[in-house]
Amino acid sequence: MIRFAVIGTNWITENFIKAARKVEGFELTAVYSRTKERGQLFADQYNAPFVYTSLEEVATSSEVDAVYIASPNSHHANQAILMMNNGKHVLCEKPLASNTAEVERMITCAKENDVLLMEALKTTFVPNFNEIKKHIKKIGTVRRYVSSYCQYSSRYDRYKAGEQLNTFDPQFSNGALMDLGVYCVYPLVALFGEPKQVLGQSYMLESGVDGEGSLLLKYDQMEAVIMYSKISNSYLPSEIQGEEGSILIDHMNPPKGLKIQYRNGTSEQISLPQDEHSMLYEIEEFISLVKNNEKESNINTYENSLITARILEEARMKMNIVYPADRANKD
Ligand SMILES: NC(=O)C1=CN([C@@H]2O[C@H](COP(=O)(O)OP(=O)(O)OC[C@H]3O[C@@H](n4cnc5c(N)ncnc54)[C@H](OP(=O)(O)O)[C@@H]3O)[C@@H](O)[C@H]2O)C=CC1
Ligand SMILES: O=C1CO[C@H](CO)[C@@H](O)[C@@H]1O
Repeated sequence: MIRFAVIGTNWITENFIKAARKVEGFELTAVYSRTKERGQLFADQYNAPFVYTSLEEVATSSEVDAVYIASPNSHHANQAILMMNNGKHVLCEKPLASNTAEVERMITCAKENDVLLMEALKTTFVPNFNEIKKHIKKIGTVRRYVSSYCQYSSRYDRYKAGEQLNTFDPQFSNGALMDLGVYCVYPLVALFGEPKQVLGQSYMLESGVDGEGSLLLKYDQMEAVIMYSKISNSYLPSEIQGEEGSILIDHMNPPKGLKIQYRNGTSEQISLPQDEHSMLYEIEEFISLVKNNEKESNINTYENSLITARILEEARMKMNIVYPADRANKD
């Protein structure tokens, strides 16, 4: 069994545990929370025997092999590095960190400590992403990747009513690009690698994060158009346009319905049924890597995480979205 601790007690950690319980080899042994009461409540709910309120305790615990990190983005790097320096494998939520320098430090740390580090960006692990890769040659030379993830945040009304919420706070390296745009960027990188140029613009909220934005990325023979928002919904599918046809993708998180629309007028459904607990696939990958003593995923590779971090950072710098974590790197 791989004995997990979880950091963060929000709904995404609950989803993680529900999905992980379907994966052979998963065991929840510890919950970390900043407060004992919250940690205990969470641990009781999910039958975790240990509750820690100190990160050092998690890192040095002999009861823990691996840590799932679902804390605010600005905490990912320091928490992951502390865990890895103490020999723990780390599955870390997206985006892997606040910026490229932090991602580089995390990768170096994983290599130095001979542990596994993997970004929990689930789109690239689900069966339907494999179907995209399998069928993409059918659409001929790809000319455009159009990807959209626009979802009116369940917390936006509270923000507008004056509440200070982590999800709209730059102190935590948050905002629409980091939160949702990354679901469009990472698959682009997994499919097409690093772009030659990144342009972007966004609408900034008063709190100092982007509420929505768009990126335009240039490749040698194609371009990518990416739209993301936490302040409006979009009902448009995403699409990969080729000279012979297009792959239509219903959602980026995760893709469920896929169709090829050919230029000659015919079409083909290519989607597969997927488990409703869509985090299951990334957890299967992580546990299988740990069991096989492998230190890097060949799906969410270090290179993919690094390129994604470079794109997010370059776009942010062009849009003047600067986090405290960026300034800290320059001190
Ligand atoms: N894969 C997916 O589908 C999703 C991924 N995410 C990712 O998960 C991560 C967490 O997101 P989200 O839950 O919205 O984040 P929150 O800001 O709600 O924080 C998550 C947890 O971190 C702890 N926390 C909250 N504030 C602080 C703070 N100031 N300092 C330290 N710890 C804090 C809390 O746990 P406690 O009080 O117990 O310490 C909380 O439950 C992000 O990286 C996000 O991108 C989020 C949603 C979905
Ligand atoms: O990763 C994510 C996907 O879904 C959430 C909302 O539904 C986001 O807020 C989150 O950060």
